[in-house]
Amino acid sequence: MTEIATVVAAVTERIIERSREGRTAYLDQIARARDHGVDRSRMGCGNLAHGFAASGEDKAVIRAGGAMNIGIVTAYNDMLSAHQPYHRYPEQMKLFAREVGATAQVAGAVPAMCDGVTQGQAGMELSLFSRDTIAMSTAIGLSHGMFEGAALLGICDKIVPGLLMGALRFGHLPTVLVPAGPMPSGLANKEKQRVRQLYAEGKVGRAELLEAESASYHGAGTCTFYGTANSNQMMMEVMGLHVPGAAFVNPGTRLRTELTRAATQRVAAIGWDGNDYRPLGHCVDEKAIVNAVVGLLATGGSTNHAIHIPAIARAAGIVIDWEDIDRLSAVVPLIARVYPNGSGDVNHFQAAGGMAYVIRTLIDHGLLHADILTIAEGGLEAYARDPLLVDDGLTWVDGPAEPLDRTMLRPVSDPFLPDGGMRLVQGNLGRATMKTSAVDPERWTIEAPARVFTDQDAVLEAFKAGTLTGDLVLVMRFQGPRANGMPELHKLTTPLGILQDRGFRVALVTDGRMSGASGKVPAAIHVSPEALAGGPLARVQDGDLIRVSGDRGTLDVLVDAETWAARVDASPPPAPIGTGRELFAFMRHGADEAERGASAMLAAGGL
Ligand SMILES: O=C(O)[C@H](O)[C@@H](O)[C@H](O)[C@H](O)COP(=O)(O)O
Ligand code: SF4
Repeated sequence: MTEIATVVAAVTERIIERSREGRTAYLDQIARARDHGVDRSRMGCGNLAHGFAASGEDKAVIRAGGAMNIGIVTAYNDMLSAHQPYHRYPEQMKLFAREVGATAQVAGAVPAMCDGVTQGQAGMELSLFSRDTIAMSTAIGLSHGMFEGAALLGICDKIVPGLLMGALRFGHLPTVLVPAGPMPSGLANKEKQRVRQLYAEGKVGRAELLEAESASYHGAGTCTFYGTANSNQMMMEVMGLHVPGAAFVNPGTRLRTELTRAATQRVAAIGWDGNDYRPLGHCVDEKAIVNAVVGLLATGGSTNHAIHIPAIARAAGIVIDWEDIDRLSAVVPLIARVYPNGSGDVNHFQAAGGMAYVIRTLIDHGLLHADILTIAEGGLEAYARDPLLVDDGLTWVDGPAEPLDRTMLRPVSDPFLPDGGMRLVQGNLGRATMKTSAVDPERWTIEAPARVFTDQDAVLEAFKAGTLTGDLVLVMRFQGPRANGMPELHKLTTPLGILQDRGFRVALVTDGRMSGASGKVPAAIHVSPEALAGGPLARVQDGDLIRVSGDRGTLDVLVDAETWAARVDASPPPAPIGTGRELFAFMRHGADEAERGASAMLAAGGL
């Protein structure tokens, strides 16, 4: 076993050991749910009649029992370009289910927030907690007990984590994630960012900016940068929860339709009444969770998963922490450069070899657990293959043995960077996540005076007024889950990027989050404990010298001990109200730390 594979095995073992009690309890619970839980065979006639009353041509089959009824949980809405294609999926999937003697019904819908629409707006303060709302909504749908399998329609940031967290509480059900794919490439992301910087400097007007944005986000499908949504798609491949190669095929194509058919019919083939039962709770085990982290590190995925993966893991009785991620990051090389970590987008990534190539090279070097229980036959090896249209449907062929574009993809033996670049940085300011893969190594360590803010708009105003300039560490505090719901602070990327381009040494330190699409500026994010929970960020003052170091893994304020001891916490801003934020106060009050998933739902549920 190679040295790097030894580390992956050791981290996996450490997680298995730490999770033993919780995982055993979880597996017992889903076994009980299978044997004694609510499902069609144990429901009363009245319950059943209500369940199939409006099922039309499927009524006789559902009423008779004996064939799988698939519960579809859909996150369709027109706000997310990525989810708009789901509009017709349930009708298609009912047809596909009938083709194999099964049935499908929409068990329920879940809310889905577009972080792009809410970025920089008040709605972003609901974003993180929309994940748990989605988990609870998924449970509401599946709680009808009418189903022997589930199909989850969701792609974007909080939606896949939320769907999985909810469905894992019904882990006795075989379950598939059904994606819809990325929109075709429009205006290049780097050009979009260039126009944004010109606008921020007053060099172009709103008309030009809107034109650029509209040319970038121009149609149905997932946005083409490698943010949290596309990191989700990568994770579902390395966890084996899609049909192989479903992640990055564009919507509205015949191949996409055939992949949806294959997903629907695969669920029907892995139920408990057959001889190949593959329940979700067995698929999502410690090895699958480690695969998700390895895939994230190897492809330079979204920092939001430093919060979501621990939350998903907890829903399956598994405990993973930032130390695990840091240890894996030290040995998992960066083998993909997709915007913001490079120039190309996910369509270019797919054309360069995509997930089939990534999984091939990672398995070959012992960095992925190939022996996980996947929804497809053949374990993870099946996911090093690409779907191909043939006359009577689909087949799968081996992915490329070498990258087809070495500016986008590299083998593990010749990576872009020797490590995955998502580091734990810690010191007298707390513990934080720092993504170095998108940052010039020259800027992995920044030491500069603090400029302290609690509001994004105030930062943008100071930048516009020319008073935010020079070498600086921007401290954005009271942005944690308990303060205001831990919004993404992606709007800060533009002014900080401009200061950096002007040659200043800048960094961001915050108890908030960044977008998966944030890059280039060094940032220590998710600082825990957060300022509102007594974290040291509350005591930082303008002018304090702060050192953030991805090289050394440190996060410190350089103030003498006596001065620091005399400091008192700054007063927090008032509790957020308006745009529905007051409805989420109970989630803010109960949220636990980012490292454990920042979830009031999991904390209150004793998970
Ligand atoms: O984590 C993410 O990937 C982001 O939340 C992403 O989903 C969000 O939509 C970005 O804000 C889009 O980027 P722009 O805001 O730059 O368009
Ligand atoms: S990737 Fe982000 S911006 Fe694009 S549709 Fe999904 S949530 Fe919205």
